[in-house]
Amino acid sequence: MEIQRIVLRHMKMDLLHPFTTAVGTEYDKDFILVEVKTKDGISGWAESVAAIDATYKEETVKTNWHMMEDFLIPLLLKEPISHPDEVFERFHHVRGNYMAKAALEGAVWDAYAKQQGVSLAKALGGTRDKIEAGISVGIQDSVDELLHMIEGYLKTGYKRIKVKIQPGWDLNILREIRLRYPDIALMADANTAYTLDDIDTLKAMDEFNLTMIEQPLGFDDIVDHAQLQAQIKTPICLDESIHSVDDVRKAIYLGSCKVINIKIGRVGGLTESKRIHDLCEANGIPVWCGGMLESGIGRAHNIAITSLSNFTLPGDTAASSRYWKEDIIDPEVTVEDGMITVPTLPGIGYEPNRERIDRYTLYSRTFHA
Ligand SMILES: O=C(O)CCC(=O)c1ccccc1C(=O)O
Ligand SMILES: [Mg+2]
Repeated sequence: MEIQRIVLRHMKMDLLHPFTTAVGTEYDKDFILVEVKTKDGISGWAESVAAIDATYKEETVKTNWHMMEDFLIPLLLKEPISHPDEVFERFHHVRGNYMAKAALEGAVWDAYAKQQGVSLAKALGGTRDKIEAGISVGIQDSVDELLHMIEGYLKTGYKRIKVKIQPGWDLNILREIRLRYPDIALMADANTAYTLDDIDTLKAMDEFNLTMIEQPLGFDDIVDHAQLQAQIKTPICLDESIHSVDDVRKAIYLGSCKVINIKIGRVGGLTESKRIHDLCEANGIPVWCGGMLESGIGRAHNIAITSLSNFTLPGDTAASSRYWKEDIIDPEVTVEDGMITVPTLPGIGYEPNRERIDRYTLYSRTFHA
């Protein structure tokens, strides 16, 4: 594949509802949209999950733009690519910056799948034609509001409910949810809000039969998590502290978790996501696909990777309408009976809507080979 040009767009879209976690509230979404144009006229698309600030991980929209512009795009444009797996290797000497790398690599994967005439899911080795949709519910002003939202999402058919927790918004809400819904698949995401000093609270969560607790401890920790996992029954799922297949190998060795959340952006792309998926499968560790409030383009990538066999737990991939008044793809992502149909058209399988993309673009820059 010969890349002729790469277009970066700094996008800004309003979220329908504010989203609050242990680290802050998001009202709108700034992100970088990547379009890779090949010599034979194909456009491959992806988005970076780096946010405007560094509250989730250290990468931001601006650091991504800098890394893409000054280092990653020149590497990508240097010589042709025969398979998207090569992109990870080509970026290898640039340390970290996984989200920036993943966005460029993802656009190459989409272009490659389109060139081959197959869906991205198929190009990745996916086997499912439908995936289970789960939903991540932010911290609310009151327990009543939270219960009301959960009721709505269950009516829509979502297969599992994830609630954001933090000290003071944890045992109380989990108890209320379980009183009302004793049997639903329920999990909690702490986004690093606890330490081992909170062991009593974390142990107390065992009574709620959660499918897992996500990232209770430090964003870069796998050692304390191993200590915690040895003392609680609830399976720990790692999100923030996993960036590579090597991180997963070490976490399995230490016993830091029983489940892995794969976010394509956090681990440097689809190729590394597949490697993590395979290692987890070989070790009996189920995986699921995390979300970063993506537009339809990132969402399409999440749907494609979730079609792989070891994505056995519902992820955070929800319908477009849960986030946006209008999405930037046609058709938008919909959930029916709690399921999302994996597209079979070539590439990501949804058509980017250029009119809407232009409307949400703050600025753009084109890089020529
Ligand atoms: O609906 C989604 O996209 C998932 C939302 C979510 O939980 C999340 C959103 C932004 C940053 C981190 C996380 C997380 O999984 O920790
Ligand atoms: Mg998380």
